[in-house]
Amino acid sequence: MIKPPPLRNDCFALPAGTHWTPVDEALASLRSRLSPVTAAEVLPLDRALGRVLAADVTALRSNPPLPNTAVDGYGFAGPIAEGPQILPLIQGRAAAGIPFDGIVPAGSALRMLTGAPLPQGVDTVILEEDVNCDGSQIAFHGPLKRGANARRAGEDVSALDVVFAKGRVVTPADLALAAATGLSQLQVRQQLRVGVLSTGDELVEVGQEAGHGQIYDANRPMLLALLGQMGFSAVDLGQVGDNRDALEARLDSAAADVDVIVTSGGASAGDEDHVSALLTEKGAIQHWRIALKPGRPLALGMWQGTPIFGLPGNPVAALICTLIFARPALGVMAGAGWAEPQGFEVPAGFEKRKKPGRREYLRARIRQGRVETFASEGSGRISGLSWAEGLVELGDGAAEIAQGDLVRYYPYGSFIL
Ligand SMILES: Nc1nc2c(c(=O)[nH]1)N[C@H]1C(S)=C(S)[C@@H](COP(=O)(O)OP(=O)(O)OC[C@H]3O[C@@H](n4cnc5c(N)ncnc54)[C@H](O)[C@@H]3O)O[C@H]1N2
Ligand code: MOO
Repeated sequence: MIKPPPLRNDCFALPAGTHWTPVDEALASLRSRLSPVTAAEVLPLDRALGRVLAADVTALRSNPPLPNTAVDGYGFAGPIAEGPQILPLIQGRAAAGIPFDGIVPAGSALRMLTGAPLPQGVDTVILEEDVNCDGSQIAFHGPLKRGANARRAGEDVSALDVVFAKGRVVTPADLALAAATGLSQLQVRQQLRVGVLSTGDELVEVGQEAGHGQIYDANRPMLLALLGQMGFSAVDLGQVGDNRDALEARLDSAAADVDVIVTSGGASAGDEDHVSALLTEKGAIQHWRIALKPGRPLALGMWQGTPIFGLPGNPVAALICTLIFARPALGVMAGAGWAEPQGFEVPAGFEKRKKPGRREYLRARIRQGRVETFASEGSGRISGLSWAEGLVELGDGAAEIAQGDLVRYYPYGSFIL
C-alpha cells in the first residue's frame, strides 16, 4: 500500500536532497565563467548611442580649446582693486566665433560676448549688468579677481585626457563630450546577439486564433523588447512545441547564429519540461533550481559553446530571472562588465512574513514615499508586472516585515541602464 507524504502545499518549499543554489552563488558562478564575445567596429557618433566602448577614449582637443568669456560684458587685464573704476573702451568687439585679433592695452577694456576667446591683454571680464557704458568708457565697482568670469583653456577636459573608459555604454551626454573634444567616431563593440525562444505546446502567436487550451505567447514580446531596451540585439527565434527533437534542432541552429540563447518554459521537472531535461541529458546544465521566488526552476547551461538561460515559463519568473541573472551576465558578454543594479531603502507600505532559505522579489512601486507591493504573488499574474515599476528584494533569510520597515527597492530602470 502506498502512503501519502505530509501535505506542504508550498511549491517553494525546498525539498530535501535537492541542491538549491543560492542566488549569490549562481551569480558568482555566471560572473566567473563569462567573458566578452563581441567584436569591435568603428561608428560615427550618430550611430554610437547605447554601444559599449571597445577601448579607452582619449580627447583629441581640449574643452574649451581656448580661454574665453563666460558672460556678456567687458574684458580687460585683472585684477581690479576695490572701489569705483573707469576704463576707456577700445574699438571693436570679440564674439564667439569672431575673435578680436588685436591687443587690448593695459588699463583699457573691450566689448566681449559669451564664448568669445580672450584676446591678448584680457584675462578678466565684468558682467554687462554691473557696468554703465557711455560708448567710449565703462564705469563699474571693483574688486574683481584676475580670471573673474573667464573660462580657462582645458578647464573641463585637456587634450589627451582619457574621457571614457573601455566598457562604458555610450549616453547622449557622452556624444556631447566626444564632439566637444574633437571625436567624430568611436570604437565600439558590435551588439551582443541574444536569441529568444518560447517553448510549449500551448503557445500561440499574437494575431493568430487561439484554440481551446491555447494561450498567447506573452513572454517573447516582453523578452525581445526588454533585451532590446538593454542595448542588445534581440533575435526572435520563434516558438517550439514540447518536442525534444524539435527543441534540440532549434537550439543547434540558434547556437550557430546568436551569442546567447534565452528560452522560456519547460525549465522545471514535469513530463513536458524539455529544456531542463535536454540540457541535463546532454550534460549541458551548470545550475538548475535556484533558491529564488519566483524563478526557481531557472536552468543555466551551455549549448555547443553558447550560453543558454532556460527561464521558467511563468511570465513573472521569466522577467525576474532576466533582470537578476541574464542582465549582468549579458553585460559581461557584451563587454560592458558586470553591472549591479542600484537599489535603495524605502519604508514598506506592506506587511509580509517571509520564509528562510530563498531570496524573494516582489512586484512593487513607490507611492507617497512608501513602497507598495502587488496584491498577488502569483507568478502568472502578468498584470502585476505591468502595474509594478520595480522590485522589492527580500534577502535569503527569514523576515517579518511591518509597515514602515526599510526594504530594498530596485526601479526597473536600474536593471536597464
Ligand atoms: N509540482 C510542481 N509544479 C511546479 C513547480 C514545482 O515546484 N512543483 N514549480 C512551479 C514554478 S515556480 C514554475 S516557475 C513553473 C516553471 O515551469 P516551466 O519553466 O517548466 O514552464 P512551463 O511549465 O512550460 O510553464 C509554466 C507556466 O507558464 C506558462 N507559459 C510558458 N511559456 C509562456 C509564454 N511564452 N507566454 C505566456 N505564458 C507562458 C505556461 O503555460 C504555464 O502556465 O512550474 C511550476 N510548477
Ligand atoms: O518560480 Mo515560479 O518561477 O514562480 O513561477
